[in-house]
Amino acid sequence: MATILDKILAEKKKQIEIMLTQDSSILEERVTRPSLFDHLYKSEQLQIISEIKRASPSKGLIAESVNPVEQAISYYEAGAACISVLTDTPFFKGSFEDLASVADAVPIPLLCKDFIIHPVQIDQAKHAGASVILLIVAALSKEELKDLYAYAFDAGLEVLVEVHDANELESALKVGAKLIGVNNRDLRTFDVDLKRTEEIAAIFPFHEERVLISESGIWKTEDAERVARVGARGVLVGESLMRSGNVGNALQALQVELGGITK
Ligand SMILES: O=P(O)(O)OC[C@@H](O)[C@@H](O)c1c[nH]c2ccccc12
Repeated sequence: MATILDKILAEKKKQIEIMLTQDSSILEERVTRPSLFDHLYKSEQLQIISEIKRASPSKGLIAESVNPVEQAISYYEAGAACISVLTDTPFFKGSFEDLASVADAVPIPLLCKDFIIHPVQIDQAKHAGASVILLIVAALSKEELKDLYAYAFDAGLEVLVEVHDANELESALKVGAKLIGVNNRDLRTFDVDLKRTEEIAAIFPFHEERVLISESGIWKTEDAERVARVGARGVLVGESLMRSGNVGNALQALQVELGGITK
């Protein structure tokens, strides 16, 4: 049976056909953003990548009519290390317009959160002002991962490589990924378990210059402490911040001290 990831990727292929007919070659001069890797690598507190997420296949509508610029400014003012903007429309109700408007509003690292399977999407992410892109190992062949990683690197972008298990971690390490995210949510079953971060942390090469980020299902201080304890330097948080009445308090509750063996 087709999983949600299969469905998303099938839809992506159709959109790429359209993207390829559009001209994104004229790049506007964008501000240079600080490096997400450097920021995470040198910080002593758990850093938050705060996501703008209107909806998702697992949760349905979360905050459909959110003003992405206002939300991004609240995240920035509350001390977020990076803003993640979902740009997938059919399943997450985001857009490249959301990304571009956030890019104009905040000076911190900006992650284009999408299912990237073709270089034209990387061009578009850069064009809209992103400084970081996501590559999901489960969505790509080894060859595609290598090529897209190199393409983004050459375009001057940072790459967050998302993994679910030991094999995928190996693929991420092989392409030279320095920012590695463990998705606590299984994209096939939607099952969320922070144990995934612990499992990957147990085999993560912390002594090399790499950063571990725990993604999804982070709601409270104890969650942040749990992943920080095993060596995560950052968390990627969407729904709990989108639903929070007070972004400042919600972010502060997650900014815990780092506890793990991180170097
Ligand atoms: O809303 P949450 O549970 O805090 O999750 C945020 C983020 O990790 C999640 O949106 C995500 C992680 N990897 C992805 C890949 C594609 C789409 C979405 C995602």
